[in-house]
Amino acid sequence: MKIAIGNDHAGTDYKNQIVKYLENRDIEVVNYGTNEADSVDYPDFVHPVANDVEGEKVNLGIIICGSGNGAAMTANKHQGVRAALCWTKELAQLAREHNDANILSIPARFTSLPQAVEMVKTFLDTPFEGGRHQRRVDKIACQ
Ligand SMILES: O=C(CO)[C@H](O)[C@H](O)[C@H](O)COP(=O)(O)O
Repeated sequence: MKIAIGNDHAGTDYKNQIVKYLENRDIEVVNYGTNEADSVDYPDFVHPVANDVEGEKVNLGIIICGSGNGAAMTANKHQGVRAALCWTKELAQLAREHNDANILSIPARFTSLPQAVEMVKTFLDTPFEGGRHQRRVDKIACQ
């Protein structure tokens, strides 16, 4: 499995811990995020993640900013990207089961680090249910 990850300054600490978690699971990580605490603009670090997901260069993406909103909005501009803003494990589970989300957007300033890692674990380990949800996911694209 290969995961692309991107973050702004609000997400650097969480990113570092999440990368450790992924590497402990022998998952290959492409780190597009800033590694610093200096203020940056989240789209610059999110578009590369969404490009990789869109181009199927990675299996899934993880993006982290302060609220998770700006990152999710940026990623969802890309064709075929379904980025889900999640702040609980249950939301991460539903994002995979019902929405076949391919990017997890984490609001670093509004969820704890253990909860963020738990969401990543859930996101990676939960399959899409298909069935009625496939029909709905197919209808997300603009007609
Ligand atoms: O939450 C965000 C936008 O949706 C971004 O994550 C930024 O982290 C946030 O806007 C940064 O705010 P700051 O006051 O410049 O640190």
